[in-house]
Amino acid sequence: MAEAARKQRSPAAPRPVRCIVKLGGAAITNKGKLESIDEESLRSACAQLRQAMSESDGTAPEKVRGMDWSRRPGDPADPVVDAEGFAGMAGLGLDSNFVVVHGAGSFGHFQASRSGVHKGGLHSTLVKAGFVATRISVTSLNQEIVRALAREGIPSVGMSPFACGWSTQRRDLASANASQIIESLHAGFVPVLHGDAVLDESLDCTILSGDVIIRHLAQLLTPKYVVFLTDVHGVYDRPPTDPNAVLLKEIEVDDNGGWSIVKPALQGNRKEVEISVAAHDTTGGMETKILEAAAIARLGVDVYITKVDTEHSLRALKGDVNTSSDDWLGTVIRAAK
Ligand SMILES: Nc1ncnc2c1ncn2[C@@H]1O[C@H](COP(=O)(O)OP(=O)(O)OP(=O)(O)O)[C@@H](O)[C@H]1O
Ligand SMILES: C=C(C)CCOP(=O)(O)O
Repeated sequence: MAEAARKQRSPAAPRPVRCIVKLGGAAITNKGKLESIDEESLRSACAQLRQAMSESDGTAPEKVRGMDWSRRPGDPADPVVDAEGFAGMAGLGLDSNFVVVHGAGSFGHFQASRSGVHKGGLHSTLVKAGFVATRISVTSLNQEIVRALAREGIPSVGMSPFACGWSTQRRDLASANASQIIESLHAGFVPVLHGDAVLDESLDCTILSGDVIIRHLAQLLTPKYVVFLTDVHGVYDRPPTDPNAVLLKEIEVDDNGGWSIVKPALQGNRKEVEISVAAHDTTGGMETKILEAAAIARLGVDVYITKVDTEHSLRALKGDVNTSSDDWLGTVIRAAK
């Protein structure tokens, strides 16, 4: 009985989580090509995550011991399992107290928008089929991301919000027991969650964005910092496809959730940000990200939004961002002092 009750609630986190990171769908997939992973960006993000977690001082080269021991289609031989290498290690040499959440990019959004899963209505067979198709797509991406992290020697475990029983009320999380995430962290694993199709108390079903998951986990786990990796350097005053777009380097959020641009000072003290969202995007794109990032910053947790596979993404993952220096390219969103 006591055990059952313990499992129902979300237990307190055993040690502070260092970082919650979003691997944006725009960053790790090829946006214009259905179900296509940007292998180079994904490999770089995983290698940088390993570097950020590493406990070594960087003077000696580290031997990465891969944890993906499955045979891939086309592999000529059985996978190499470095059992002796692992047995001889005192520990992994990683401060793996990170949570990874990824978006969908060219996985999932297409299936969801074609069938209208984000708008609900499971009585429709099209929506029901779309729900299934969306989950097949995002869970297959999740497995590829878990594999890529495991190849870097990161002890990653995939966790799907739907399968964990998470549900929403008009797209915002209504029920989200995090006990499995917390216990996995406690056991030394890196949970890897993803935006998902879920049941919704008002709409029947909807799409839960990775950005919303990050806000919920930040409220629960109070990490030292949160990083969003995407395909642009950060938040701009207008869509970055506009050649006159200006990168907003620092945004401050007040106690009421209002926000102001601290750096750079825009002409005429402009405050508004113009955003464009791709037609097939079912979760609000950069607009959702800014809203969720502002909610996280209100908790006193700094948020860094930056471009994947750059020196800036590595610094963000290490938490090495100083708003007073100009050599870091990205957007910092933080609580007003
Ligand atoms: N004002 C803006 N500033 C920055 N990016 C913007 C702005 N307006 C539109 N965008 C677009 O937002 C996109 C990034 O948001 P998006 O939600 O697609 O990122 P993601 O989290 O990486 O992907 P996903 O939602 O699939 O996980 C960029 O490709 C950019 O072109
Ligand atoms: C199933 C889908 C489409 C998940 C969307 O998650 P996001 O890309 O983080 O907004």
